[in-house]
Amino acid sequence: MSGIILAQPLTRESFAPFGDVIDTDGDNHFPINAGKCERHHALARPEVGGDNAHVLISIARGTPYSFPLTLAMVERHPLGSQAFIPMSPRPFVVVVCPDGPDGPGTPQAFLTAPGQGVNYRRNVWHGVLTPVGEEQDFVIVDRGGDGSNLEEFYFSHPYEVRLPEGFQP
Ligand SMILES: NC(=O)N[C@@H](O)C(=O)O
Ligand code: NI
Repeated sequence: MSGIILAQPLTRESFAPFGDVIDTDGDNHFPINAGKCERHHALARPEVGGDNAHVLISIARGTPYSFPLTLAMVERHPLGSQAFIPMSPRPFVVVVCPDGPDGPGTPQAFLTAPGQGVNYRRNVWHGVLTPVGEEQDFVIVDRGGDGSNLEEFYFSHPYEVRLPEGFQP
């Protein structure tokens, strides 16, 4: 094992180098529809590049992972961003890595608050969608178009990702 990674609470500040947190705690919100609705505006900006690039909206039905999690691989999407927005108010685990000279650097793991989503900025190393405890549906907003939009990196020694002490999935 390359080491133990303890999942930390997800915050805008801690996640800022990797992308955006999608929740209703941001400052940029205002009433619409004659006050019947509050718009939490521009939480993230989807990025798409390459030939015939366009934004896609999909739904992923994710199967939960067991913890401690063996993190053997991270991936990135060189042609576009990728957002995961949970359709039920349950936390999930987000893993990201800074880029390094020979591939991804040391992973960082976050446990979202119930209902929080994330947007991985274009070309940011991340673990695959990782639900916790039970099956969960997510809206995915990412890039469609020509070319390969997936790069995977396998660690020579997997990491072990642990949930916070006392967290009940
Ligand atoms: N491929 C896909 O839609 N999902 C992955 O990119 C992922 O980050 O889980
Ligand atoms: Ni991805």
